[in-house]
Amino acid sequence: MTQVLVFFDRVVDHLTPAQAELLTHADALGEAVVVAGSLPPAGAEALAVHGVTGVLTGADSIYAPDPALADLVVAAAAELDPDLILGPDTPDTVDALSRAAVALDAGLITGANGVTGSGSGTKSVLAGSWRTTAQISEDGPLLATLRPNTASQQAIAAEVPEVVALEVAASSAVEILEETELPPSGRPDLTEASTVVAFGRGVEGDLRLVEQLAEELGAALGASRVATDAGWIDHSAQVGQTGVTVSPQLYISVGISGAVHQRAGMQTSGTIVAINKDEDAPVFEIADFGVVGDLNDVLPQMIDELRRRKG
Ligand SMILES: Cc1cc2nc3c(=O)[nH]c(=O)nc-3n(C[C@H](O)[C@H](O)[C@H](O)COP(=O)(O)OP(=O)(O)OC[C@H]3O[C@@H](n4cnc5c(N)ncnc54)[C@H](O)[C@@H]3O)c2cc1C
Repeated sequence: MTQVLVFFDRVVDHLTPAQAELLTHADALGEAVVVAGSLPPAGAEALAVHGVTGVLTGADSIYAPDPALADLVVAAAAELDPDLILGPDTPDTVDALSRAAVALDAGLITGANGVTGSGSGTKSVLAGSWRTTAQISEDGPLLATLRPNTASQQAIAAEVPEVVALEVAASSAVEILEETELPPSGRPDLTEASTVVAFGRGVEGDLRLVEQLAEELGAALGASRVATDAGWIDHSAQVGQTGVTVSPQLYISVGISGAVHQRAGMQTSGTIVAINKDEDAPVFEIADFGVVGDLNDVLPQMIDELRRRKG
């Protein structure tokens, strides 16, 4: 059976959607052991998921970006000799698994869409226009970070796994001085959301309709660079070549022309719906459904219909 090591830099008292997805991938591939940089007592209960047979931590909590996280992964790999080492596609995890891959002399695929137990991974490249499959050529595990929304979350409840501490300590290179929990936005994280409502110059700075639509759909809000540069929303919401890459099941593009730099960050989305008053807007070339019309006419009708269906 394929042995999968799943790395999470931090586990809290519940699984994030990306963590639940990874455990679903791992469960489909074989048996999983989670290696966690930090794990509160309730964390082991959060990991009581079918397919998870154990949890490894360090001698104390190790927080990103401490390079000791890579040491932890290496120590866990020495214990288990896994076929695969998987993690979510976040900068901290890419950092830790890159260091671990060097130490293990093993292959790493970042931003993968899927992996197999025989050491190959698939990945979209060149702004989503090609899908590649890579196979590791060396002995040793395949390390891969997996993008969100590549599997449906089916974390099935199971017994609380045993937690074993390895003799890996936090390094003195990083000291956490203070932690501030950001207030919950009430919306899903943009990179993990299954539905994204993204807006561009067409909204002319008035976000009321896109916010209402996102609210009705439980969607995250994204934006074009024009919208973030104008200060209508934080730069972290920028989708595209120089922003974040998203791949939700549903991407609704509102008043965005669909320039190549914007498309680079969203064209692998499952279903793309575009609303634009210009029928020649490039976004319609990649849209599954297009509405040619003024967003100020179209969005109120969508919002009304969603509310009507919800009763
Ligand atoms: C190196 C580089 C990197 C870049 N990186 C990014 C990036 O990461 N992300 C990104 O988004 N851009 C990026 N850009 C910018 C990108 O090229 C475009 O300029 C930008 O995406 C355009 O934003 P927009 O579609 O909101 O605006 P516009 O191109 O001005 O389009 C606005 C659209 O709204 C429509 N519209 C207007 N009013 C309405 C209405 N009432 N109802 C319906 N539709 C309406 C118009 O028909 C038009 O199609 C980058 C550019 C460069 C050079």
